[in-house]
Formats: sequence, structure tokens, C-alpha cells
Amino acid sequence: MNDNTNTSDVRGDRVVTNAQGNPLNDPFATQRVGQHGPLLMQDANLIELLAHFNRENIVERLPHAHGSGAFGYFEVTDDITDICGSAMFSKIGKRTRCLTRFSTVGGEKGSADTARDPRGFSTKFYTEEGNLDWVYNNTPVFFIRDPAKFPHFIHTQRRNPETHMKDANMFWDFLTTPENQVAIHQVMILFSDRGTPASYRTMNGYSGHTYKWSNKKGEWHYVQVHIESDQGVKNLTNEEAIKMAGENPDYCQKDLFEAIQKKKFPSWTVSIQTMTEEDAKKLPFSVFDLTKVWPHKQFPLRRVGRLVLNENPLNYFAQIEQAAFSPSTTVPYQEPSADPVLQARLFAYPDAQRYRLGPNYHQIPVNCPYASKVFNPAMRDGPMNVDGNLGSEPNYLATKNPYNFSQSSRPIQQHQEVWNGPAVPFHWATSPGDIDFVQARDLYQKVLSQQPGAQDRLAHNIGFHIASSQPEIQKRVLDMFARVDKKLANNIFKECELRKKELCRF
Ligand code: HEM
Repeated sequence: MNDNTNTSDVRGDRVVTNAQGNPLNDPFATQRVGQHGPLLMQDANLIELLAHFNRENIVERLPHAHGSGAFGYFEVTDDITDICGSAMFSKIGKRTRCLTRFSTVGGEKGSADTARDPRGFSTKFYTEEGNLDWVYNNTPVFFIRDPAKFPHFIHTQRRNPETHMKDANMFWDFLTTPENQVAIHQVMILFSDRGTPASYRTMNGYSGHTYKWSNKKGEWHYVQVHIESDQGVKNLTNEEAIKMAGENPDYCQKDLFEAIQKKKFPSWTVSIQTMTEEDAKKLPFSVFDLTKVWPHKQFPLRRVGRLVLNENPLNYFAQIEQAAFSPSTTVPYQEPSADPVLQARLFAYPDAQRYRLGPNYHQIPVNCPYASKVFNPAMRDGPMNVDGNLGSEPNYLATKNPYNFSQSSRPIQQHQEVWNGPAVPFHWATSPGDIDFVQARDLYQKVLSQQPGAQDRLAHNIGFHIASSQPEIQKRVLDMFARVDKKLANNIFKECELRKKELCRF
């Protein structure tokens, strides 16, 4: 098996050539009329060099543009074949090569990686059943549960179309709009210490969404995945993160790259929570609601394996910038659930990648399922087709040729969710009553209260941020957090007033 996902193609004799392999004599000489006369059109090498330079940039990811990554492996430590029949889990000790990319969400490619923002945690597993991508965040919940809100929400985290600046009014206007306050749980996490991880090595990853995994008997469970840092969770304070952003905007890139270079390989423990369909019916919220966590007491973590990152990419652009992760890239026995945000993501990522990298993005070495092999006679041609295009194979499933369908003997899951009802528009806005605030309140009153100073830092971080928004927006923010806890709202108010005084001094 040739793992060509992290290789470079430097010519052995180091003879420098143009793009066609023709040796160059003097790379800086230009063809011109006399020594100081005008340049000539016949200087194909100069034209090629300048033209290629103009095309170095590719579309950056929108969102998650700024990121870092490394290769490593996943090792099975515990048997979960009763839950999942995927080959990667088939026996204890089995290793699967993988690539992980960490990222911030809202900033551009050159933005600071200590910004207050969720962090992306994407892993591509090169399994013998083809590639599998887990495209997760470092928070177990998300801001929305209506996928149509995603572009609106992301826009509010980016630049104001007129001022071209980040805008606290846009940010809080969206989040405090009553129908969008379903985001409260994620907003609390974002403004807690966990909103500014000290490094990618010291944060966790969570599927957030509910997935559906099945075993070889055809039984299925709802599953959530947790990837917990073996280095422990460490965070920066608001002030440390801001200072770092000025001193070294690539602080987390440096931390990850240098740790691996020094052979201090970061690792994570991978666990799952599982739930039956019957359990799901008894929950006080929908199992497809991405703004809720599953109570750990009721659905304890079950250890599966270890993720280790031990190999820096040889080339950032080739292996990280061109990497394409998608929740739709999955293997037998791991399926998406009916979570509407997840369903929308199944479309959004490959669509973004066809635009960002081209329709044959799966042929780029880092994205190739090298541990399996692609063979789909009907998927042919297209721009930048570089893998031989299946040669003389018919370009349809031809009757005279035998084809294998390796999954055809897999038992059909007899028992399935049954969906019925009229096709109606449904806006899954914040629920009337308190249900969308319960877990946010528990986080404040039961979890942060156990961590010295954590409640105060939460109030400080929010007060600091809203101080640059308009008074009516500040009022809406205070009203929203009063629904979580009145003490929290009062403390945010005090912190906001302090910050406003500081801002007056500038
Ligand atoms: C409707 C909701 C969402 C939409 C439409 C959406 C869309 C996108 C798009 C278009 C990209 C860029 C893909 C690329 O160019 O390669 C992206 C990146 C990403 N998204 Fe989402 N997203 C959504 C929700 C989420 C959620 C809920 C999570 C986590 C649970 C998530 C995690 C990520 C991560 C980690 C990346 C970076 C992938 C990488 O490292 O290349 N997204 N998203």
C-alpha cells in the first residue's frame, strides 16, 4: 500500500527546470533586446513564472479558513463491535492512519489563532473501506439548529459590509434575537475559558451531532463521539489570548508543529455515548437537537481508542490547505442521523470543495483514499483529472464486465426510524418556556461554580465584548443572560461598565 499523502516530489539531482522539465540556465536572466532594451514575448520562462505566481492563491475555506494540521494514527483500545461494524474498529490494537486539521471559525486565513471562537477538529481516517471524515468542533453543542441560519450567523461573526470591521452589534444582534437565543448554551461555552484554548493539543473534540452507527447484525444506535485531550484541557484568559494574538498570531500553529518536531506527540482518548431509539423518545429534547448535550450520568462515556498525532506535514499547502473534510465522507456502519444541520452539512462541504479545489478534489493526494481505491466507471473526466481516468474501462456499468459490490451481503437494518407527515416549512426557533436555557443554566450554576473564578471570568469576557456595542444591544444581552442567572447578568453589567471606562481613555 503506497501512502503518498505526505510526500514531496523534489527532483533527486536538484536540476532546476521550468514547469515542463526543461533545464533553466540562469533563473534571473530575461530575454530582451540588447542588455537594457524591452523584454520579448518569446521569454516563455518569465511569462510562466509570473503567470503561475498570479495563480498561487486558492479560495480560502469559508468558514474555518485559518488552521493547522498533522498526520497520525487511530488505535483501537476497546471492543465496540456490538455498536459499530466499521473495519477500523474490527480488533483491539488495530491502527488506522489519519490526518487531523484544527481551525478557528470566523477569521480569515491570516487571522490570529488565539481568537475567541470555537475550534474545528477534523480528522480524516484512511481506512480500507475508504476515507472517513469526522468534522467536529471543540464544543459539544452549536449555535443553531435551523441550517438556513448558518450563512446569516457566520456573516455576523465576520466583517461589517460597510465598515469592513468586526462588529459587536452584528454579533449580539443575531444572538439575542428571541428566535435565535437557542444559541445560549454555545454562547456560554464560547465566552467561558474554553473559548480561548491554550493550544490545539490541550482541547477536546466533539461530534456535537447525533450520528447513527450499526453493528454487523443490523442493529443500530444513536452515537455521539468525544475526543478528550490526554494533555488535559488548558485555556488562555481573555487578556492572554489578546496579547498572544498581537505577539504571534500563529501561536497555536507553532505550538503544534514544534511539539511534534520535538517528538512530544499529542494524543486524545476517543469515547462514545450511545442511545437507543427508545431512550431517545424519553428525552426532554429532540435527539437531533444540536444545541443540547446528552447527560453523562444517563449516557456514560465508553472508551474506543486513541488518536495520536506524530507526523508534521511536509508541505502546508499540499497537505493541509488542500485537505477536504466532509461529514458525507463516511464508511459502512457509520451514518448521519436526521439532525437537520448535519443533513445540510452533507451537501455543503463537497460543494465548497468542488468550488475551492475543483471537481476532482478527491484525486489530490491528501484526499485520496489510498488504503482503499476508487473505482467508479461513471465518474470520469473533468478539470485536472490526474489519476489515469480508469483507462479503457467502459464509462458506464457495462453488462459484459463483472463488478463486485462488496457490501451487498451486509444485513439490511430491518428496524428503522419511520418518518411520515406533511411536507411543511418548519422554523425550529427557540422554544417557548425554559427548555433551551436549562443546560446553559446548569453549566453556570453546577459546572463553572466548581472551577475557581470561572463564573467571574465568564462575566468579564462577555462584559468586555459587549462594551463596544450599542446600548440597546447591551440591554438585550443583559436580558438574555438574566434568563440564565440574574447574578450572571449583574456581573456582566459591572464588567461592561468597567470596560466602557477603559475604552473612554483611548
Ligand atoms: C448548516 C451548518 C453548517 C454549514 C453549512 C457548514 C459549512 C461549512 C463549510 C462550507 C466549510 C468549509 C469546507 C471547505 O471548504 O473545505 C466548513 C468547515 C468546517 N466546519 Fe462547518 N458548517 C456547518 C456547521 C458545522 C458544525 C455544526 C460543525 C461541528 C460540529 C462544523 C465544523 C466544521 C469544521 C471543523 C470545518 C473545517 C474543516 C477543515 O478542517 O477543513 N461545521 N463548514
